Amino acid sequence: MAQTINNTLFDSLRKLAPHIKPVLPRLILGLCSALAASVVALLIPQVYRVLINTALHPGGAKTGVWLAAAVVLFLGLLEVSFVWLRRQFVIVPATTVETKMRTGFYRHLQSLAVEFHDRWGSGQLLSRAMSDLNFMRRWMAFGAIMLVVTTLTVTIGVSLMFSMSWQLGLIFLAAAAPIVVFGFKFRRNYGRVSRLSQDQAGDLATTVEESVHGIRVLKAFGRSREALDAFSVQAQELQATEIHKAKSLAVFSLVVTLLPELALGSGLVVGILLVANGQMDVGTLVAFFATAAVVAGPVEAMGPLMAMTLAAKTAIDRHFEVMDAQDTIKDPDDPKELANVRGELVFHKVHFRYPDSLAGTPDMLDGVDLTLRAGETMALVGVTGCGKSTLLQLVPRLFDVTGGSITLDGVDLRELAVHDLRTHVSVAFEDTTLFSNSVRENVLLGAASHPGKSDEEVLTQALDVAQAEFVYALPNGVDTLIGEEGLSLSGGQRQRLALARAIAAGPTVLVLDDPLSALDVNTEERVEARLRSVLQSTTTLIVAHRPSTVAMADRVAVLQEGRITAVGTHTHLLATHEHYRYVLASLSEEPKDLDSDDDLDDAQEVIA
Ligand SMILES: Nc1ncnc2c1ncn2[C@@H]1O[C@H](COP(=O)(O)OP(=O)(O)OP(=O)(O)O)[C@@H](O)[C@H]1O
Repeated sequence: MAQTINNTLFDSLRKLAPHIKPVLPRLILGLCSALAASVVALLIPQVYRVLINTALHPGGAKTGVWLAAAVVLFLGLLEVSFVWLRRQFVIVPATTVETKMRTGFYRHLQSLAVEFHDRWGSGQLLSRAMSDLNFMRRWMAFGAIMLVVTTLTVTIGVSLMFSMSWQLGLIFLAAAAPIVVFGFKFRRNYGRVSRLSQDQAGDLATTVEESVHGIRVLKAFGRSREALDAFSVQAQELQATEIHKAKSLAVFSLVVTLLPELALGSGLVVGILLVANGQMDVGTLVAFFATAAVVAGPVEAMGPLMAMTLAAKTAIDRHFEVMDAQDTIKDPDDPKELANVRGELVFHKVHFRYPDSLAGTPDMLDGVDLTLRAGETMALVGVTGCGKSTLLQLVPRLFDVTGGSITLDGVDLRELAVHDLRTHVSVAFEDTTLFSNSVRENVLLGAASHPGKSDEEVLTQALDVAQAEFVYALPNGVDTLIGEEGLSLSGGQRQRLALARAIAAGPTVLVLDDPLSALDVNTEERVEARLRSVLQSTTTLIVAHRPSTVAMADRVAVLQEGRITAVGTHTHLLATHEHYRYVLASLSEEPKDLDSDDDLDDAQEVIA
């Protein structure tokens, strides 16, 4: 998700300021320590000057030499102490800011709507959460402080050099003018390349993440070679950008190193002439060049420090691009509360279109009217791609309607606090996601406290309804680690755990997106039998791809071209609705023994 950022370094720092403010005193102490170390380093040449002009002069006192050595030793120790102090002052604040910003970033990601996550590559978010903030911390603890110290050291050093000899000082300063001009050019170019490289690194991370996630598909289709080729191209593009970046830094470093050296070379000639003409003493000449040597270090460090600052600016910009993204699913200013929620769910002329829908195309949902009575189980059927999952996602407000409204017990979903709504509504999707946690933690993920029931009872009941007793046979039972870093489960096992998770949440409204698609016929029947008892008190909207799922429902709604074109019992719709017959006949399931349910017998007839 490369973006062009035209703001200045100052704009970026202003955004960072509130995060730095609490730790500013310690950072300033760190800065003062670093500055003190530099000032001490600049004092050492002055000791040489005095030493050469007094003790080393013919007839000078020998004790002066020892005294000078002791002072130099003392100043050296002082410098080292200040460097150590700088580190002590900045380590904790810099890591504190990093941790707080990273936590804030994660919190913000959690709150952002699904629409945002649909648009952003996971690698881009990962690199912003990890490497960008890591880089920013290093810059804060070292780069920023050293840039200020370096600038001040050079300023103080050059002033001292001028005070010793304005002629030599001028020569040294003459070298600075091209550096400033070159520095501006470098800043523009390096800032752009640095942004490109950080974005490319994010894209590369997305590719790694996707191919690791989809490793089975790549292997099964024998596409590992192609995936590697595509990855290599991306990696080479990043390499080219990195080389470009390093070359431009190398040229800048060459200029900032070479020009002062040239100035010093010419200065030496002029200095010797000045001494020969008696316009300068030897001690001052030595002190001048010793000061120049101290100043040369910071001057040479300017290039890398500037590069680090520009890369940090990019990292800050990238961080705030995400942090500035507005959450489109918001709590109302004055949320309503549902005291005794019954679970009547009504869709009033609901319209919905995805943000990236092409202009001129009709809405995905084009005026859906549907009423689910409290405690009713409604199956939703329609041809593939007609928008069933889309409709379901509107209930827990993963997306908001773009027209019309959905009400729960007469209250618009947007008038409820999002958290409250999601405690009333629970979901299980066909594509199940389990986390790298124990079975217990996965199932109890959304479980609020159930009056009169312990977590253990809720867990046992949910696993029982979802027919997920297989977990008791896992190595550590319900405490077995599953998910990406744990035990691999079959598709059907994963679906049953996802279903158990939805049931354990004890919702008033249960939204199930074809939650049994991966189950074998016998298991599905058992799950359905248990579900029927649970669903009695829960309003359920269930996408059905199999006649047996339809059989669980009290009524069936047909979604056709963005609208609900019929609602009724399975038998009634079979008799009256041509599109329903067409959809049901195209459902994938083989007929099976559907117990004593008449509706299911009807379904069998249709399939047969
Ligand atoms: N996040 C999204 N952004 C943009 N378009 C989407 C998004 N999700 C789904 N769509 C599009 O919306 C349409 C309806 O998708 P949806 O998943 O709701 O259909 P469905 O009826 O549930 O299909 P199926 O029965 O195959 O599961 C599809 O054309 C799909 O490409």
